[in-house]
Amino acid sequence: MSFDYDLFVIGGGSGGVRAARIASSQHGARVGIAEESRMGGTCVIRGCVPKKLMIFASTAPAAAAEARGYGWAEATAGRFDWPAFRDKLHDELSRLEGLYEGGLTAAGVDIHHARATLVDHHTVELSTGERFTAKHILIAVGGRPSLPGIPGEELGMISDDLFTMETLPRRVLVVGGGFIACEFATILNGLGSDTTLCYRGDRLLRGFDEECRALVTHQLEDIGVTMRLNANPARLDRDGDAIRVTYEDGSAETHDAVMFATGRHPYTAGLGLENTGVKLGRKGEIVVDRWSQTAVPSIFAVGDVTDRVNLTPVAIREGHSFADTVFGAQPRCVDHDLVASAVYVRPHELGTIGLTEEAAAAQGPIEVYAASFRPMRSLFAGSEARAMMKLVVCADTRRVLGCHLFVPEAGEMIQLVAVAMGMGATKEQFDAAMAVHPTLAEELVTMRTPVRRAGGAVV
Ligand SMILES: Cc1cc2nc3c(=O)[nH]c(=O)nc-3n(C[C@H](O)[C@H](O)[C@H](O)COP(=O)(O)OP(=O)(O)OC[C@H]3O[C@@H](n4cnc5c(N)ncnc54)[C@H](O)[C@@H]3O)c2cc1C
Ligand SMILES: NC(=O)c1ccc[n+]([C@@H]2O[C@H](COP(=O)([O-])OP(=O)(O)OC[C@H]3O[C@@H](n4cnc5c(N)ncnc54)[C@H](O)[C@@H]3O)[C@@H](O)[C@H]2O)c1
Repeated sequence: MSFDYDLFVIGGGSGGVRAARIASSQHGARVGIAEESRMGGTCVIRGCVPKKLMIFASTAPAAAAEARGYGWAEATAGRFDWPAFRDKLHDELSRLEGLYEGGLTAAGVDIHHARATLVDHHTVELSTGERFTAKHILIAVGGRPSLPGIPGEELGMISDDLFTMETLPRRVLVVGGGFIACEFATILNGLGSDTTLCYRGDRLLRGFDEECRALVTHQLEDIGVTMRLNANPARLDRDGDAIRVTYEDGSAETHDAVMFATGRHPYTAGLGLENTGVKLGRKGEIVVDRWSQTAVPSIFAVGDVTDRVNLTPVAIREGHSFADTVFGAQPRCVDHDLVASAVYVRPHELGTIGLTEEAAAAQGPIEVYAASFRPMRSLFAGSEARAMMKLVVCADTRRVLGCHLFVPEAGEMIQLVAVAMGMGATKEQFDAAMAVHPTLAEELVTMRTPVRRAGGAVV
């Protein structure tokens, strides 16, 4: 049977673009890609990139405060011009979008600006009415924000909306306690909005190392975010130009804007999957094997739509591995076990890789090496903010099982720890590295005595 394409990719985000480019340019496949919105997907247009630029923008007042602590008596961040920043941000996103489109075109990929749905195991239909057949189809449609399902929730914003606001809200409520809630509360606070974060649990960032969760929760409070823990909105109502938020406990408050950061779900609705034998999991995610292959041999899926590890570099690696495996005769599958990530909060970031102390202790005997201190730089400037570095070590094999950093630029630091841990480094190999002095990172190779032992027989 002959097909229009060797590969048709649905979704021009992190995973889809990489797979299309590699399959075409490196393995000679005839590739088409459909994108219903803007090329680059969540990361480039509505996620990592604009978020990180807004994090940078939001650090100016803290940088000015630090400068005052170093003798720059008049230092001030001045007035923040949101429309000017926002317009510049969107120029940059358009530039990146153009680079993504250009990269695909240069790789020989046919770009279709349309929504695609599945007709059968080898056929897609575009919103333009065109149909294409392909030997293989890759679903890389990503995820969408989930709303809590409360009355009046349509009055609230999602993370996409933050990048296009007309004006900055004077008072804003962020709902949720995950990556997005923490990062956007940091941003809004830094840009000058009176920010409240409400979370239904008692500590933010469920699933992270418990000590780090406590530190992030306190830190957000310390930078001036009003924290409402064990609180959940029950309804939103319009109150003039503002929004009245009524909580489940009956209390109420008024904000100019409410942002929901209550998780994301795989974007599988309306994709025509019922026309195929592709299986979905409990959250609507596409079920794939370790080769990213669905229950239908000709259909593969990568990225957030598979709800494995929902991060850009993971989606990219999955897309690349798929292309190498199916079109390059170089079978590769992605190891999801040791993935580093960072939460971009202020003044310290959280960088993490491997097992939390709690998870490691549940598996066997461990030693915990940790240092908690006030970093020289911020301490001198008059800040009381504490940093923390933790290595979780297997007592038997001596391998470092987890590393959790709550320090400035932790995202940069955890990347390098990921190299060592990926090579199976032991605590003694960390110790053998000569320290770079004076740095924060030197703590990673100078923690000599465990602060506690846990797991196994000790517990
Ligand atoms: C606010 C925010 C901040 C984030 N920050 C980070 C971060 O700092 N670091 C990090 O690693 N990750 C971050 N992420 C997560 C990261 O963005 C995602 O993991 C990543 O983008 C997933 O890539 P993907 O290819 O699976 O999907 P996406 O990038 O979502 O791409 C899917 C694409 O498919 C298109 N599409 C969907 N359905 C169809 C269809 N039927 N036809 C045609 N096109 C379709 C969509 O328009 C979209 O462009 C963040 C996410 C958000 C929301
Ligand atoms: N720095 C980064 O790498 C980064 C940044 C942003 C997003 N991401 C990725 O995007 C994913 C999505 O982020 P997220 O923050 O939306 O999701 P999340 O799963 O991290 O957090 C969702 C939060 O919403 C809360 N919640 C869920 N349903 C609720 C309800 N009905 N009422 C009240 N609260 C509710 C949860 O308790 C949780 O705290 C992350 O898991 C991550 O993979 C990564």
